[in-house]
Amino acid sequence: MSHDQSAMNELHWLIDMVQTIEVGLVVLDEQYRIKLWNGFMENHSGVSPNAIKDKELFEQFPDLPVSWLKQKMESVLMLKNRAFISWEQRPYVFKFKNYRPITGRADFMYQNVTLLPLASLTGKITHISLIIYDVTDIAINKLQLKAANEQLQHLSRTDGLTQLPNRRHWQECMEREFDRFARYSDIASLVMLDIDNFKQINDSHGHQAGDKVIQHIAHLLNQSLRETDCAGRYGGEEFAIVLSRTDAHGAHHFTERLRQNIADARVLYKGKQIKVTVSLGISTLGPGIDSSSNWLSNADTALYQAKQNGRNCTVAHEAEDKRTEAAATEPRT
Ligand SMILES: Nc1nc2c(ncn2[C@@H]2O[C@H](COP(=O)(O)OP(=O)(O)OP(=O)(O)O)[C@@H](O)[C@H]2O)c(=O)[nH]1
Repeated sequence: MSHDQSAMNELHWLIDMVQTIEVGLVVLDEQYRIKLWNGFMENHSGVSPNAIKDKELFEQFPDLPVSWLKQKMESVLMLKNRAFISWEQRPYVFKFKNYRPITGRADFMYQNVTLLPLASLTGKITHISLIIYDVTDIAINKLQLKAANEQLQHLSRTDGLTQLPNRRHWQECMEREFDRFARYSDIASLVMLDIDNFKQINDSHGHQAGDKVIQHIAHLLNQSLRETDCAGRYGGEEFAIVLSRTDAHGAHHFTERLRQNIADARVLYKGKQIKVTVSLGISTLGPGIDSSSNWLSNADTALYQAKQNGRNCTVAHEAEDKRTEAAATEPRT
């Protein structure tokens, strides 16, 4: 075989490979006119190389991110450097349907794209090549893993019965709030809430009714929070709330409104109406409080005092130099 024939064969093979390879290949000139459009691009766009040759890319695909892509291509042409577009940066450049059986759930083909400067025989950069890789399988696996991790993280921080933050997560919020106080003197109040005579509710109506009561309180509590507040289920029938930027007066206003809402509502269970009340203890950050555990135990002491005072009331823990005062606010039932 002559040298010329051999070279012709190689060229033929190369053209064959370019046409059949499972990667998109596009060559554009400096005016973004399409000079090469391989089989992959034809199969996924439905446009044949003959139909698209010499046409301007952005006129043929008006959905392309014109200015963003032009900027990328201009820098490739000018700097004579390759550029890379990852699916994580932009899920796709060409919106192609996804036909893969395994990742059939993806609506479109995720793509990685390499932009390559092409030199003419004189060495001048005159064209640019786009290499499009179908990375749908990788992208979907990664996205599924990410979603599963987020779900796991959510589960590990959430109480299953109430969907409120669990004790550990709430405690992290509380400690962050205490740090803000220690560093910037940002005021905040901590509220401990406990359902009154809950054992009796369980004993008279059953454990499932008890669960429903807990969910009901969590719902009312959630409704009364501001976005910056953080409420969590602290234990069985006990809830804890951090009220950011809230002084003792504001915290008292919050607990009394919540307490009243709870006392006024009824929990419906199997045709019966269950009446529930709660007791609340408040501790507001101030000079006497030197640790988050101190803050928490002050609220706990106030809650204990509220129970002692007959339940269905709020008690605010007073500063060190004053005695813990039972600030009962409402007649008990
Ligand atoms: N249904 C239900 N009951 C729970 C749950 N967690 C704790 N309990 C019950 O809550 C009850 C709490 O009772 P106690 O600690 O005696 O308090 P209490 O009856 O609410 O009385 P006071 O707090 O003094 O008003 C216990 O019977 C626990 O079994 C839960 O998730 N669901």
